[in-house]
Amino acid sequence: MDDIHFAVLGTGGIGRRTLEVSQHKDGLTAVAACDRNGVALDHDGLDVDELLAATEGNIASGPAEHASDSTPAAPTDDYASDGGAAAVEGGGVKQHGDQSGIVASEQGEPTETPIDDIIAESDAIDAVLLALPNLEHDFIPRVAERFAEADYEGVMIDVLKRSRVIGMLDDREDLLKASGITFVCGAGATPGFLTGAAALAAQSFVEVEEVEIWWGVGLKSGYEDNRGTVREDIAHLDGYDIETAREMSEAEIEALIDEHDGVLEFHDMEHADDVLLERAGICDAEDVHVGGVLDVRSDEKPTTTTVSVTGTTFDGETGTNTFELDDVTSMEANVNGPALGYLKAGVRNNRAGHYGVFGPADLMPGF
Ligand SMILES: NC(=O)c1ccc[n+]([C@@H]2O[C@H](COP(=O)([O-])OP(=O)(O)OC[C@H]3O[C@@H](n4cnc5c(N)ncnc54)[C@H](O)[C@@H]3O)[C@@H](O)[C@H]2O)c1
Repeated sequence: MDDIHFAVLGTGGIGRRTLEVSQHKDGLTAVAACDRNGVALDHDGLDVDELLAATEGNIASGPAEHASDSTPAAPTDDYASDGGAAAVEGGGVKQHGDQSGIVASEQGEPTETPIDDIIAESDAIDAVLLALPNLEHDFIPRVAERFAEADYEGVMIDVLKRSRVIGMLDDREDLLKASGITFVCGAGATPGFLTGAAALAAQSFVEVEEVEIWWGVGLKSGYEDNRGTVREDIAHLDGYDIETAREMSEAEIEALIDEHDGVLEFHDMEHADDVLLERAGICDAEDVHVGGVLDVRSDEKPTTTTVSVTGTTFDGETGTNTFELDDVTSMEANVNGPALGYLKAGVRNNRAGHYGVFGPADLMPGF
């Protein structure tokens, strides 16, 4: 495949690693990146090492003051899209030095319209990876809409987690198709990698009864860089929801983590693996169960990540195919390797004229 020029929207815990992992993949050139305060653009290719060094421990992770006031206004607004301590100035996660995020890089320019700045250059961008927060669920669909309204022709891919967002993207499918966008949704680890694994594991069966996804993540050394993800996961705990998780202060999150001795266990999570497997015709969404264990005080996974698909074969046997990740593979490896792999699959489809919304299971053998 020809060289793919791609952009990363959001250079937090995930987006930074996307840039890093892309250097180990063939044919990928990062030409644009942004966070909430800045943008870096170079169509000949960004200096990824410099950008990573400048943003190490220095992510512009906090939202503009009062995220809850960030009413989705005009679709062109880059409104704050997650929760946590108000933190553009000085409160960014693990911020050292005067400037947080991309503007700390010599390639970064401050801007109030980072996403629009990238849209303005999108004619020369083959693929856009959205590593943006997702606590305001329509944020990513609305960003997709903005690219479509600017007649972007290319690939967009997100690593979002929540089931309900897939429908919001489907609602915009006509607009995306008309523009020539191939949108790959839910293409991180779960959903994403593990959804694809489930689709593959299902191929032995003619009828799938159940898909069980059970993940383990150890985040000690990556905790500071992944607070957005941890906050989003907290919304799945009993007694919490998206609103309460978004409003929590960093101190409240720390207290909650202390109460659980650093280990949070989740059951029946709203992860889009369910709708993505259903829309690929593999099983009913209600037969997909996602849970897992997150340990923010150890890098070792608290449990092994598995995907188990139970079904019946054409000749009447009932069995369970299980896909297992090695405990040494980190969350960042399992989100970004697959995300970039799906990005490449998206580009192949886009160049073949296949536009619209695709899930990870749609890019696997059919069922
Ligand atoms: N599917 C999976 O397996 C999986 C795993 C982990 C994380 N995720 C998802 O990845 C996403 C990113 O997580 P993270 O931990 O990197 O979050 P983060 O908070 O560390 O980073 C978010 C980045 O987005 C930027 N940003 C926020 N609002 C913006 C705006 N309006 N305009 C431009 N940039 C903006 C921030 O400055 C920051 O750089 C989340 O949606 C999370 O759910 C998915």
